[in-house]
Amino acid sequence: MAGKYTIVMVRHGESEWNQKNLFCGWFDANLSDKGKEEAVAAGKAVKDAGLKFDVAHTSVLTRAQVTLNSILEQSGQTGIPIEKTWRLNERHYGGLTGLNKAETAAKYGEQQVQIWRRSFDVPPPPMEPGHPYYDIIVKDARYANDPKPEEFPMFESLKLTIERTLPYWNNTIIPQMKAGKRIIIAAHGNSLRGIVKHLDNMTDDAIMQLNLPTGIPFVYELDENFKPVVSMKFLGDEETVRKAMEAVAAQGKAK
Ligand SMILES: O=C(O)[C@H](O)COP(=O)(O)O
Repeated sequence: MAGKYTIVMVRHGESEWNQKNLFCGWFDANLSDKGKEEAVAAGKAVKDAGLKFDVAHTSVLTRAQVTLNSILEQSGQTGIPIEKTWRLNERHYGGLTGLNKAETAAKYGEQQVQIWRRSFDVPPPPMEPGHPYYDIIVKDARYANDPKPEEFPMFESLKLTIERTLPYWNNTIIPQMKAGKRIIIAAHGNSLRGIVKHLDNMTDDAIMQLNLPTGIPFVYELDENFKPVVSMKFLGDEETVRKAMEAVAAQGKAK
């Protein structure tokens, strides 16, 4: 390996809300059948690459946890500890949660949806107490103790997402890598975009172009200062990855 440290990251397989093209965020959608197949394929790719882990990190959302479990099962590593944190959750899509992305693009324009989906510091509208998914998210028992009430988001831009993900990266992931732990992170399109932006020092404009595919693991190799010597090396052929990224980008097109 070229770097001192190797870390594997993967966006969850396609969710049922991805399949319906709905803004999902903190809603706890399950994997679609296709997403479950993607998760199995991801595990086989990890196994074929000979990637071994000492600890796994994931969000508190089912779609990421089920993806991780499949990967660990397929690669014969089900015994490793799994740490779960809201700080790896998908960004909170606020008042857009549950809306169809194509219909939203038809109503507000594709450019506005692209800004809501991919800009660095423009947040979606907030989720108000009367929102159809407010109670199921805010009153979810998994959030009983964390985040603190003052930290609980009602909307997140990518900037706000990074601000709650990076402390976990710096205070939990980095120390474990320093201790020699081999790590996999199974998370979400935007919480991972935040980590990637940080690692590759991407500009606010550049990050707007990045769409992460579902269910295809990628590898970072980092030097002794945790700077990438290998960035986002996907465990999949280039054409498949390119098409998958384009499909994610196209979710925001009006129909
Ligand atoms: O939360 C969601 O809707 C998806 O998981 C990510 O959506 P995006 O690709 O539109 O940011």
